[in-house]
Amino acid sequence: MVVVVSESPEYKAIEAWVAKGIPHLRELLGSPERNAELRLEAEGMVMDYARQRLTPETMGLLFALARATGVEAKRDAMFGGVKINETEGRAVYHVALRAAKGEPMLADGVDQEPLVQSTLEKIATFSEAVRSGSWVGATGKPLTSILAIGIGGSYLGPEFLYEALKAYPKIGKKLDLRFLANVDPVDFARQTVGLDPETTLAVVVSKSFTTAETMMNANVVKRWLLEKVPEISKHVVAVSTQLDLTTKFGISEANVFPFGDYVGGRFSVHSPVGMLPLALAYGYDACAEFLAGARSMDRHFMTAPLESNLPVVLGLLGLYNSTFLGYACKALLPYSQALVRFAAHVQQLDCESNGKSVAMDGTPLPFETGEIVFGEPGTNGQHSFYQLLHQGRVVPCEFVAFASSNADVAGIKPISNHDELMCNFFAQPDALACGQDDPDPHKRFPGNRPSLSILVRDQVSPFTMGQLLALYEHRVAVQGFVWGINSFDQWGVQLGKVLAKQVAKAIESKDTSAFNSSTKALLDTYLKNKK
Ligand SMILES: O=P(O)(O)OC[C@H]1O[C@H](O)[C@H](O)[C@@H](O)[C@@H]1O
Repeated sequence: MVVVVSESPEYKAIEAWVAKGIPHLRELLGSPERNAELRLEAEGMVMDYARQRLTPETMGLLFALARATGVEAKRDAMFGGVKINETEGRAVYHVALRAAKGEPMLADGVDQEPLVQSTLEKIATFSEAVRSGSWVGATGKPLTSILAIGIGGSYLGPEFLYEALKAYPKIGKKLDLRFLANVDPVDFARQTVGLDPETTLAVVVSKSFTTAETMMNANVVKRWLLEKVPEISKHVVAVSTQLDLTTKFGISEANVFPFGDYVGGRFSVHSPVGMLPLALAYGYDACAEFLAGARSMDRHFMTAPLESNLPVVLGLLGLYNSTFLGYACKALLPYSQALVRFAAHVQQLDCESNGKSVAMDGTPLPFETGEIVFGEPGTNGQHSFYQLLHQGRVVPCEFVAFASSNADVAGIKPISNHDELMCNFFAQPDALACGQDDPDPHKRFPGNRPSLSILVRDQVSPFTMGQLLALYEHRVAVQGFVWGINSFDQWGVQLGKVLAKQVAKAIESKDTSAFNSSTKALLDTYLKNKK
């Protein structure tokens, strides 16, 4: 198998195809046969990629590249619990979190299913006790507010889910859930506004239980609680893989929700990291549905042929745009306010996974990997950065929408509010692709701007969210498999953390002499001015 994918004949064949020149999208879209071939229906969703700058022939070349780089074998190894995260010597086994009850999930020869299921049962029981009021705080009051403390993968996925399901009509009682992520003391001040320690449950979410921001915030919250309650055992629980550290913090094992260290932070939303806050806020049924949605997408990813495999096609399209067409960015544009934190979650998932520059064996890569991800729900984004998308830089766009709304409003116009939203979902991709000529160059739309559209037949629900997040997780993996990188480590976040510790020592000692003159001048200004 090739080490550096760009040396393979399959890669060179795609380069050669691109070099021949690609017709304008306006022209490509003129072929109904081509358009029909570039539409995929599976898992209750339609993915239309007719507005990508390619033809079915190009797709054939991309599938050949996927096969040559062993995508199927690598996927099977991931699902088999093999240690494919070679630089950290770990399995990549978040799929075990949503496997069916009773299905053996072996990693390192050990079945992970019992731990996954017993933790889910623990979440169900505990969340029900809190929600029903039978679990009371140290002063005898039921706990009505949840403060989830965590950052990165221990924050973005759970927050995405909480926001996504806020208007889901099938959820009865909703508890107040807040997220404290930033070490900025202003975040603590903002998140605790109106909270009463006597009725607050803090959930400390940290896989490693060493993350500086989370530990600092957990200690600040502990102190804040103890100002009003005599002891914290009923007010602080943890989600972590590090039982020794949670015990050291003062949380008994009974109040810890564990998971295996084969679950990477950015892939942990289906673990207790996401499930405990979700169950507390909305009830355990939402978790069960969410996991079933992910399981359904997992099965599709495992069994569908590459040509009709949603994560594979989505991954290959992103890779084509970035590696072969040279587009550095991608915009995620959900036409759904519920998905307000979708781009933020996928940004971490994607950028932390695939922002690498060496192959699995350390060989430097002669091409860029990863895509710069940003986005905003439509139609809000249209009034913000779409000017650039239409007439400025070319950014491949991914539009996501739902056939039904959680809360439609009818009767204001002949069409409903959801219809009005959807008009934009259908119009924008054609405006980008086809453009429009005009004698005034300022009013000219060049078009030829690629996008794809995902239309979910259903509405935003725990199930469809489970599918969607699993789709994007697998898409990231597929891209990494083809690029030949390790999508599952994140060494790039270490250096900044080490330097910050050196700065902390300088602030404590007020000695800034060890830094270069630029940093020293800034630090001295800080020390002189801070109040
Ligand atoms: O869950 P934790 O161990 O606290 O980690 C929280 C986050 O910290 C690190 O900076 C990693 O880059 C993230 O991938 C991780 O999700």
